[in-house]
Amino acid sequence: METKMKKDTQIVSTGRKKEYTHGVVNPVVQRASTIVFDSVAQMKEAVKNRANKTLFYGRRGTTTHFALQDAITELENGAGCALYPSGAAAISNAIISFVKSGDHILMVDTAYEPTRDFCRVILNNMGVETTYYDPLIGEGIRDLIRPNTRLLFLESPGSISMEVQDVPLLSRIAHEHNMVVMLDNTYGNGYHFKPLDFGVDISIQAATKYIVGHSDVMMGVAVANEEHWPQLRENSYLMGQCTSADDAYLALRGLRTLSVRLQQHEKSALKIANWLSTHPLIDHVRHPALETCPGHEYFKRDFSGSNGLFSFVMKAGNQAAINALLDGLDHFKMGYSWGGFESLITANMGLQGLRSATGWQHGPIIRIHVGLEDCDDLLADLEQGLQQYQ
Ligand SMILES: Cc1ncc(COP(=O)(O)O)c(CNNC(=O)CNC(=O)c2ccccc2[N+](=O)[O-])c1O
Repeated sequence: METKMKKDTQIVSTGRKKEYTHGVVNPVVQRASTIVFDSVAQMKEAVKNRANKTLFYGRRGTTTHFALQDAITELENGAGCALYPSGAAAISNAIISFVKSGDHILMVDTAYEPTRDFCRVILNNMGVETTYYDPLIGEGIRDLIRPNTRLLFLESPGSISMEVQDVPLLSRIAHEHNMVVMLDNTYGNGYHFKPLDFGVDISIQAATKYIVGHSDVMMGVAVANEEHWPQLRENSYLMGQCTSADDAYLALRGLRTLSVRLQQHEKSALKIANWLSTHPLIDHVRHPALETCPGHEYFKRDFSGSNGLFSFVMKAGNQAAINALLDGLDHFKMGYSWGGFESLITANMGLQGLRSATGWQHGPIIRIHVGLEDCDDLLADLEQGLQQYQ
């Protein structure tokens, strides 16, 4: 009897059915719009099974996509995985797959900024109302639920300010009110956090980040449980969502080294986070594994590890000081992303403009992604950069 394999064996073994690999290690890159059939009977069979990993038409995917879908579904312990051209597309299409005009949704206040923009513009124009909630609201979420509240959206840890949420509690309360629960799991990436194991119905990731791991593919994934998979799959298909076979291949290739990359990211980030915690210019560090991060207790309870992303809050400072810090760094580059092999840094004078339910009572916040460079080089880079922070 086959014993349940451990996570590292799973990410090496998953998505490698012979029908995908044709006898080699990796799946073939099967690029297609048109699939051709030898008989009417064969075409009818394909139509019947078009939603079940059968070659039918490019938009439904090819064996390269099927291999990635199998892998991410297994990684997230779900029933099925939908693929999208970006993380933002995964978020927007997952939400649109489950709401209609007149509905109300609850969105975590620490959501990724373009998620907030999607709610403000697209959902609002569709007649779907959004209420933002404190990521650490707990039982208080009950007070925000209305008869037409259809969906609860979480992002844990939250973008930039890194609050970790009590996912099982919020999911349980949402299900008491027949709501769909979705979570942006780009940080937990299915390896260190499996939202469906904690009551979430749909786990969404910007595969652009850690799954791909090399800053060279844009992709989103959404994994649903049995109950919600058919609706997510069919509505995302109706929205025309698909990705290239080449990108699917690169994402699956990235997945194979996810564990070893995460180990290096985590080790260096923890060393740097602990060093920053003692720096005289810094008020506190928001690394989920540190007690100074809001929701740290939920990280300890629910996550199996951390990665290279965290933030730290300065005691004081202005834009000139931030510019001097960021412009003076050699290894931490400025860029809108994270999860690749490179170190990155972004800064916000404050988060007032990005928070409507919680505000921001601190000074400037710096978010870094600690890459795979030598940690001593990264520490030295930050030390000399912080010396410019006047
Ligand atoms: C948690 C989370 N969830 C979804 C996405 C979107 O993924 P995508 O980039 O593949 O669409 C992301 C993308 N991450 N990007 C960043 O963190 C840096 N960029 C931004 O924060 C940002 C802010 C304002 C406007 C635009 C951007 N941007 O990413 O382009 C994410 O962090």
